[in-house]
Amino acid sequence: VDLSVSWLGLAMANPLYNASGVMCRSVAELEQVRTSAAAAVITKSCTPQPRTGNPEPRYCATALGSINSMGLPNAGYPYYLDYARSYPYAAGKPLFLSLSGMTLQENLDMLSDLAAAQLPCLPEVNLSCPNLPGKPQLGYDFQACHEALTQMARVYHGPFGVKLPPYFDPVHFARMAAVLNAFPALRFVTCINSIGNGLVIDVDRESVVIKPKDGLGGLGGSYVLPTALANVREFYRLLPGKHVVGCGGINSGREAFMHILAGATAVQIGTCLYEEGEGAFARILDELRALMAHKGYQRLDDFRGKLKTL
Ligand SMILES: C=Cc1c(C(=O)O)[nH]c(=O)[nH]c1=O
Repeated sequence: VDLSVSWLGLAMANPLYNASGVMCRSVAELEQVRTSAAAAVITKSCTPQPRTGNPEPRYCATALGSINSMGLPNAGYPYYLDYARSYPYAAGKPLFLSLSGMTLQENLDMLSDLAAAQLPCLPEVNLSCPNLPGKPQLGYDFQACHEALTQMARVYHGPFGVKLPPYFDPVHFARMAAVLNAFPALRFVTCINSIGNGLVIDVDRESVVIKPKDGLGGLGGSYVLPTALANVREFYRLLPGKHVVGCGGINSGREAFMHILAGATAVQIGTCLYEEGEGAFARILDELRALMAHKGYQRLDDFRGKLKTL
């Protein structure tokens, strides 16, 4: 069984890497991912300046997934650019840089600086952080997205991608696809970011479980799997020539298989990685390999995007 993926001029030994935000804020964490069975690495979404983020508790896991309102804590763009400068690209694991400026100008500043650095890493621009009080998710404002992408494409001419929020309406899928298809340099979309502003309640304490936003936070894990799969499949259909990276609810080889069947080129692990640690990558790969062998698939292309309808 061959789990390899080749896309964007990159060669990955397998389709798995971390979701931005998990095990990727410090160099120590990034190195944990890079030296694991993961085939790529992505950094925590960054802003030009370091941020401490929201007050704790700001993450909580349940039997069904997770809720978080981290508030974009990160070491600042220069820190991750520095990591990207010394990253061992020759070892064959691509590096993605997640950018999440608080304003369009911040994204433009980081992108133009990254362009000037001429590094092999690829930007994933976050259009979907749900946890910045007072800031709506850019990904839900189609006009603003078009304007932002127009300006980003002016300052950054290389291949790039965007991290999308989940959409829940066919008209929204179509509207966002129309925006994204206007940008040839936009080579991939990562679906999905957490489902924004859920509320987890602890019955014993009769309380919310995270402090920010009176308990509202982005949902991840099993809670979001069907929504993640829908977004992967819809954008796989609607964005010809672009890649979809699947993210959301992958706990085993089965969910990784589902995401690839729905059309994902590669898949990111978030909540499961946070809860289990980097051993999750090898476990999920073993499970995916066994599932493929059982089904008689030699490589990912044998089933990628071949979800049957009734
Ligand atoms: C970049 C901020 C994000 C955060 C955060 O730092 O609160 N949490 C998410 O689930 N998704 C995000 O995109």
